[in-house]
Amino acid sequence: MAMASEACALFLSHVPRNCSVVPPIGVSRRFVAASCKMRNRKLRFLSFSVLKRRRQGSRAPPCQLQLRADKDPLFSETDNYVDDSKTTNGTVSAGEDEINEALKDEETSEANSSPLQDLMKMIRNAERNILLLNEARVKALEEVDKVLSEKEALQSEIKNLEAKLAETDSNLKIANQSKADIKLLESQQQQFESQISSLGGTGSTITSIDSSRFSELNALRVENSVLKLKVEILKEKEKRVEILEREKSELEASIKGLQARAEQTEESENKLNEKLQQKVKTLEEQLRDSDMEINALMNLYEESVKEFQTTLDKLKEETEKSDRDSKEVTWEFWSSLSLLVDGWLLEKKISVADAENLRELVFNRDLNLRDTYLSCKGLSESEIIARFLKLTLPRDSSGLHVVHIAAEMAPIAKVGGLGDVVSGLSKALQQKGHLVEIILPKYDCMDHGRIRDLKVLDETVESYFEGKLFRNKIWVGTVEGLPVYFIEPLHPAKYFSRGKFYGDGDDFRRYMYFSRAALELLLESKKRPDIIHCHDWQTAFIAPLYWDIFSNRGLNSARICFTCHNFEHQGAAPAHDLAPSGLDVEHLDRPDRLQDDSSHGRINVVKGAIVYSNIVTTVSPTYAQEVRSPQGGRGLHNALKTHSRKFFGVLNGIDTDTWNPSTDNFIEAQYCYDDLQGKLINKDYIRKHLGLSTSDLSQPLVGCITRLVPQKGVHLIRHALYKTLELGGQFILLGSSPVPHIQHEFESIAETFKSHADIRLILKYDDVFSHLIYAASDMFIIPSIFEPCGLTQMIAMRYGSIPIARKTGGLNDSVFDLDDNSVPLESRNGFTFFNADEQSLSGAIERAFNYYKQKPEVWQELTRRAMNMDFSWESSASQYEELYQKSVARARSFAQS
Ligand SMILES: Nc1ncnc2c1ncn2[C@@H]1O[C@H](COP(=O)(O)OP(=O)(O)O)[C@@H](O)[C@H]1O
Repeated sequence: MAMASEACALFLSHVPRNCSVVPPIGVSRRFVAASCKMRNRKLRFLSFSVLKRRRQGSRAPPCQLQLRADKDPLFSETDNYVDDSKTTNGTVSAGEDEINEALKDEETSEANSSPLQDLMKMIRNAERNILLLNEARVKALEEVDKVLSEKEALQSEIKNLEAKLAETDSNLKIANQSKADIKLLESQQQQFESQISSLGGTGSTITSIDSSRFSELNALRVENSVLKLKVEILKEKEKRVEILEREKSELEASIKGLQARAEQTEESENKLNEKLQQKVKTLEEQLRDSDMEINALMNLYEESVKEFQTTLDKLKEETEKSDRDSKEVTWEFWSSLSLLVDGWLLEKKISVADAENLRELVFNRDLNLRDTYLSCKGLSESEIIARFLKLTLPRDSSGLHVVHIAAEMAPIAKVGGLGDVVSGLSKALQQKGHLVEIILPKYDCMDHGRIRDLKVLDETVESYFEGKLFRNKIWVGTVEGLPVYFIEPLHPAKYFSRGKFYGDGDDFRRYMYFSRAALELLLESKKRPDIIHCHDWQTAFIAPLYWDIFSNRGLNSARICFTCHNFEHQGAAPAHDLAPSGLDVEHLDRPDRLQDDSSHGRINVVKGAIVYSNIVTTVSPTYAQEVRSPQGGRGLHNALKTHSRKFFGVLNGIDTDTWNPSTDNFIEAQYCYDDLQGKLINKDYIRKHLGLSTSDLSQPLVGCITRLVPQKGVHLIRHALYKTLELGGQFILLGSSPVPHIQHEFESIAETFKSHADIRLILKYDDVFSHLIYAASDMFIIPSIFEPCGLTQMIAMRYGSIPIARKTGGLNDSVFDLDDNSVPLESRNGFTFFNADEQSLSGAIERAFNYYKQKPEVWQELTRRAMNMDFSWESSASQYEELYQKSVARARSFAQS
């Protein structure tokens, strides 16, 4: 209990007033709240719901202190508040009661949180040690200061004395000189005196001394008295010399004493210094030790924080997954039931009528059916069927039954945008309440790991080809919650077991076979779809096959929708190549049917789909206009003009679940438009990962992900690479080419730059890596010569990578230039250029670089705007829904009349 209280005090001492907090690990919110009251502190807790909401957009560890400004609107909305108005009048004992109550909670949780409390205790001890060590260090330094100032005083005293000594020495010298003078004068005096006395001894004859001798004598006397005076003075001086000598010896003695003292002081100072150094050393060692201890503790703490974070992340992920699963389970569940019913029918375990009734229940997601199924656990198949059949009642449904027949589906069999569209549109339609199914070839090279509950049905389905019947294995499974049928032809050519999706010389035959087998499956399983939606030339055979053969055999409930994703590929072949499908070549090889408009004697299956379908779409409004010209339509412009009333351009969307930077598990750090920190982490990560220079995080990174085919403007892509280098940016290309000379050209560029600090070319298809490039790049190059829709610009924008795109096709419908004043500002999301030449591309790249480098705030705004653009399937799926419904309604009213 005491430990928790200390931990809380320590925690509170670190938290500024008026801040919002998450309590430290092992300390309950209630306890912190009570402690706040005790300390008259005003604290706010960051509620877990808010924490969770914030965590969705950031990677800040939720167990660290979360300090937020009070003005944060999220706080006022949901946070718990410790109201200090209640505590100001409250007594301490009232606060203690609350603490005791909180401590009871604490005690109960102590067993769970003791390692954390130990950790807190260890950190506290370490902090106390540091404090003590610092105090000792300060004291020691003060002592050293004192001794040093004493030493300075002594040294100045010694200096004074030495000056005095020098003065005395010079005085002594003068005195000694005076002494010598005295002695000389004394000897002169004696000399004079003896002269005088010798003169005085002859008195009787004095009178005889002439006046000149007297005056000489007088002069001598005067001189004598002067000398006496001088002697006196000198004697006086001698006395002074003696005094001085005494003084000198005294001074010398005191100097010696001082010197001895100084030596002593120096010695003791040295000793003290040594001691101090020793002490400092010990202190430093102790400090180092405690630093190490603290570091170890911090590491431990960080590790436990990380562990906690991981657990939390896992929990979050699991919660999200279970949320997703529960959503998916719904789809998964109904898809599985649908497959179960179809399996029973194909295995002839139920009648066609029963299958239709059951399908109706599945279609309407009948709760009775669900509950019956859930209660059937452990029952035999025949018992389950019996229970199901009890539920069969005819029902009405407003939803549509849509079957997509395609060559690709993301993520299991994707080569380009077609795969994305099939799954994205199907998911969106499913979510709108329609029954959506997909039929795909069973490729040996598809990503089987992403198919749930894949199983083969007991029965095979036969299909006609080249005058014979071939059996087909039918596999069923769910992909992203969608029911999918996979056709595996038991044909000796092993059509879909080639280790690749496309590129064998017999692609025309393979997909013709598949189109017919798909319709055989629908016929055999007695399905009655409202819409059969086929895509691109690979399944364009469906339209003539349906109306010329299958509608006469009973598969006649559907309207055919054909979407051309790219008019460059039209499935043109010599007319007789169509014969194996069972279609009447002669009947179809006519200008108003399948005959190719550019070369007679050849048929064109895309033209056939335009003629035979009820709805024809392409993937963007601009492309729908472009293909009405001879060049854009690659010779199909007339057919499109003839059938223009059923021809529409619907802009594709992207699967916003798959392409979502805030949930994407393939990227290094997740992020969202209002917190772009993660984007920088991804940038740094990819540069390290690819061995590019990481010295300047603000160096712009340009990405490009594409099939390297002429349509994509390969020469402009190459130019963009060199231009980026010239402008001081970095460039990453992910792409591969089915065209050998283009592949070779890019291989040699890749080789040239293989160790370059700013350029990297990855010449392969890599879905996972593509996510990282979208997330890491600042700009994205799409210089297509033509682009039916293009998905990469939409994905790039969703990840905050600004597109630099040529104004063509779908790019023209989705990228709007930042400098284009004719477009509302809120729609401007990139940089565009019109002419497909290097100069125009350079201009766009230069403008992008200028904004990036010189107007970072405009760039930030642009990034956020691009990330907020709605490229979801929602509106596109609604357009398809409307087209389907209108077509179905027309057919019904026609049938009734
Ligand atoms: N080398 C590659 N590795 C991974 N994904 C790629 C590669 N090349 C293209 N893609 C993906 O294929 C799709 C391309 O779609 P789109 O822009 O419509 O072009 P297209 O369908 O003409 O190839 C995008 O999802 C893009 O990320």
